[in-house]
Amino acid sequence: MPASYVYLGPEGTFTEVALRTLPESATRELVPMVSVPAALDAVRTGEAEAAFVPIENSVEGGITTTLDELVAGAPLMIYREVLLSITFALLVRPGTKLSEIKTVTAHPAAQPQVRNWMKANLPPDVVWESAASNADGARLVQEGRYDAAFAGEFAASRYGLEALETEIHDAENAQTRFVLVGRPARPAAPTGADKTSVVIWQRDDHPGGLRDLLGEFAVRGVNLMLLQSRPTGEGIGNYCFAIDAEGHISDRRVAEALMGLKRVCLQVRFLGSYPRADAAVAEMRPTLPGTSDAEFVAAADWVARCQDGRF
Ligand SMILES: O=C(O)C(=O)Cc1ccccc1
Repeated sequence: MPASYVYLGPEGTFTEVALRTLPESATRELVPMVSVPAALDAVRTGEAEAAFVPIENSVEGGITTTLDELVAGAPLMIYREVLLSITFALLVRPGTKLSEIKTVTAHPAAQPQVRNWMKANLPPDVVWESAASNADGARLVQEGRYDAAFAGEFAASRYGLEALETEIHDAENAQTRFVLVGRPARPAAPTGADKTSVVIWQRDDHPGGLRDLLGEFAVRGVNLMLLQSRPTGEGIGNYCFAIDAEGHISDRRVAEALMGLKRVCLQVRFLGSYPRADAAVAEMRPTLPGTSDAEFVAAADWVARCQDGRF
C-alpha cells in the first residue's frame, strides 16, 4: 500500500484541490478525514505519513483549530505550504430557487468571505449553521439537512447538487493557505525563498515583553510574515504567539533569532522551515546591513580569535 496523505474531507473540499497541486500527492493514497484534529492525530499515531490542512486565510486570519492543534500535543512539523484563491458557489438540490433558501451551511471560515453576499442576496431570516468543511456542507444539503451550502463549484457534481450562483467572494483575491504536516524530521534543504514557523511562550509578563521577543527577529533583519496570538487556556491574559518568519533555520540570522528566543522564552516550539508558496515573487535577501550568513560567520570567527588572543 502506498504511504497516505490524509486531508480535511470529505471529497470535494478546497483542501483536496490544494493538496492535488503538490506533485508528491500523485504518488500517495489521499484519504479524507472528518476534521483537522482527526487528520493530525492520524499523523501522530503513524497511521498516515502526513496531513494536509487549512491554516490561514487572507480575510479572517488564522484557522484556529489548526493552530491550536499544532501548538499543543505531540510535536508536528510543517513541510510544505500551498496558497489557493477561493471563490464560493452556492450549491442547492436541483430545482431549489434562491427565494426558497431558509438554511445555509459551510465551514466557519467561509462565513466572513460570503457575509455581505448573503445579506444582499438571501432572505434576511436565513439561518446559518457551521459544517465540518465546505464539502461536508454540500453533503448535508444532498441529505436534505440544509437548503444550500457555500462550497467550491467543483463539489456540485460529487454531491448531486447544482450551483445556483458562482464566483461568490466578498473580498477580491481571497486566498487560503494550506500546510502539509508530518512528524518531526530534518527540514527540507533551503531553497532561497523559505519560511520558518515557531510558537513561543513568554517567560513572564512585563511592559514591552512582546516587543522584546519580536526584537530578536528585528535586530537580525528577519522579516515576520504572521503573528497570531492564541490563548493558552490558563486564564484570561495568558497567550502564546504563533510566528512565521522569512528564511530557513539554516540561515544564520534565522538560527540566531531562534537562539535568542530560546534563551529568553519559557518555551519555543519549532514548527518547521519550508519553501514559500509565493517563491516566484520572494527573494530572500538580508533586510539589514550586517545580517548576511557571511557576516554572522565572520563575526563568530572574530570572537573565537579574540578568545584565543589571535586578533
Ligand atoms: O477545504 C475546505 O473546503 C474547507 O472547508 C476549509 C476552508 C474553509 C474556507 C475557505 C477555504 C477552505
